[in-house]
Amino acid sequence: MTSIRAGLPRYEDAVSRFRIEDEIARLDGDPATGINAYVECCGRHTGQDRLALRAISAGGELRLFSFDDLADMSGRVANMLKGLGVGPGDVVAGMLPRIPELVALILGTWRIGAVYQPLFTAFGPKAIEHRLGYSGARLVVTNPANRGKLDEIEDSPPIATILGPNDALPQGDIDFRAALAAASPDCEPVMRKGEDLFMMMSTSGTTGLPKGVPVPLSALLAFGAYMRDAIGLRPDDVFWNIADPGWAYGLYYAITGPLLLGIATTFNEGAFTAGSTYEIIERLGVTSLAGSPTAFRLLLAEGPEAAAGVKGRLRVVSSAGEPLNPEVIRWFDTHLAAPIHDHYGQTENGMMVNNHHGLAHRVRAGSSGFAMPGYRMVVLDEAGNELGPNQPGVLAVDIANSPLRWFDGYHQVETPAMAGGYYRTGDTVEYEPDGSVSFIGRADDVITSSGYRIGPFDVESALIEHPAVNEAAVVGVPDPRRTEIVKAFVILAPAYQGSPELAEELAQHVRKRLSAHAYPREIDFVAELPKTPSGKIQRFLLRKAEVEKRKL
Ligand SMILES: CC(=O)SCCNC(=O)CCNC(=O)[C@H](O)C(C)(C)COP(=O)(O)OP(=O)(O)OC[C@H]1O[C@@H](n2cnc3c(N)ncnc32)[C@H](O)[C@@H]1OP(=O)(O)O
Repeated sequence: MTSIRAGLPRYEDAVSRFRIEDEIARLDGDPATGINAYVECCGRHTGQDRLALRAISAGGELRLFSFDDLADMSGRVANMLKGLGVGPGDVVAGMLPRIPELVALILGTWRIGAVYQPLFTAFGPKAIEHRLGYSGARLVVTNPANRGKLDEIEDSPPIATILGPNDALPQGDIDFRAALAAASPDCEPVMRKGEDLFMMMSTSGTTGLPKGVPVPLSALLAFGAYMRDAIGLRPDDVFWNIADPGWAYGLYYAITGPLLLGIATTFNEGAFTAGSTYEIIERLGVTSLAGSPTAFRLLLAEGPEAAAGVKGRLRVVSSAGEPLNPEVIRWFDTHLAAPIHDHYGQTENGMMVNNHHGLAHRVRAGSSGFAMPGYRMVVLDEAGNELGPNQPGVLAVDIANSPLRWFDGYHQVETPAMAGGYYRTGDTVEYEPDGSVSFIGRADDVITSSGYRIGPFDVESALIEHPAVNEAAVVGVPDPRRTEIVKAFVILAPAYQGSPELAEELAQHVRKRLSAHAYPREIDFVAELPKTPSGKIQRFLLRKAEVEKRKL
């Protein structure tokens, strides 16, 4: 039967360049000669005067950091952590913007064999409390802009704060900069095994709160493969992935991936705007850009004149998080002279199906690409049978035949998606006879907005915390800019009347409590919600009605 890699070079040819089996043997070997993520992403690239990070501050100042600089900074972080009693396997959380200290924190955490947990800076106390709760983090590192949110959570771990020149140290906090200045830069890395964790991510589901996604060190192989084969990263590239490292695509492929290959990455601390993006591409001479379709649609919305200055500069552009519209592909070709390729992945397992820049194959508009070498991807029907071309079903990883697969189930939560020898992604696709995948949609109620994955249950629970809300149902509705936006249907408590002011108040409540990116941009006040006889809200009916309404 045709498989989802028919269009790629033979698996053996594609992977021989980095000898997967040898690498896996190394990762599973003796802990004494095992693996350390700091060594892979920094230690082995030192002493060569190699650039590791171009960091543009919120004020526009560019600072350059070599791998030696990061080795020094991360050694100090590692010694600070050791001094606090943090050891191998312990979790250290970071809630920081895109600043150099973030990379030092991550590398320093890995250096002592500890596990890094990202907390997106837009999160409110509810989202933070849940994540710190299940990870059992031993320390959280943050800055004054985010520090206040930690006062609103119960049982916060100790806090280290990175102070600006005019900031006072909150009582009880560790002064991060002072601690680093006092610490030694020398720290012997703690070697681990491939199965040991080095990141604790989180992902949103339909029915419950976000779940922890443990990431073992063996995932480094898959991250490296994505950078080489899909992004097609070359030593002469100037690489910029604009995704925030508070999420998987940013942490895996804006920090870990390029550094793993010994190639510099780029941080822009400032908020995303089309103007600043063009300015940075020109200023740094960016040749390889990665981001989400929402960001690319915002570039397009600025018009061709804004793009003219950087036309022909970008060698390759990589897109992830949402399906890429053919219109964006055509526009990038015409106005930026840049090939933009759609890549598909998840927090669980990272990127898996790509239109690879680094492997020669045909790219069909509207396709998510081919299975990455190291993965056998299949399409399953509801009974778990593998389907052939042009038959819609759930995209899944064939576990036994995917040596780069690393996701083994959620943290302390049952993982039905792993049953029967497959990991089911929850995304509905079909594949063409040439083996390329066409994305159809989510098989469940998870919302994809601006490349973020948002769990409806999470938003509903934040809404019902408000005294005006008796019941809430949350769905994703189509949106030309953000793919989907969050829409809430709310049954009010008897004493309340629906009004635009109340809708705004509820939106702001979710923004502040849960996250600035996950709030409902539309709210309808309703008298009842569609339910099954057992009382379960039928979100699909609400979504279907919204889709129909928007077609009119
Ligand atoms: C395997 C994978 O992981 S795949 C991909 C993972 N997903 C991603 O990487 C996400 C990609 N998306 C993005 O990077 C952004 O959405 C962009 C750059 C495309 C567009 O950014 P923006 O439109 O500026 O805002 P964004 O969508 O991030 O945020 C939504 C809201 O949250 C706010 N927000 C975002 N970050 C923060 C923050 N750190 N603090 C406070 N508010 C914030 C924004 O101001 C915005 O508010 P608004 O609705 O009033 O405008």
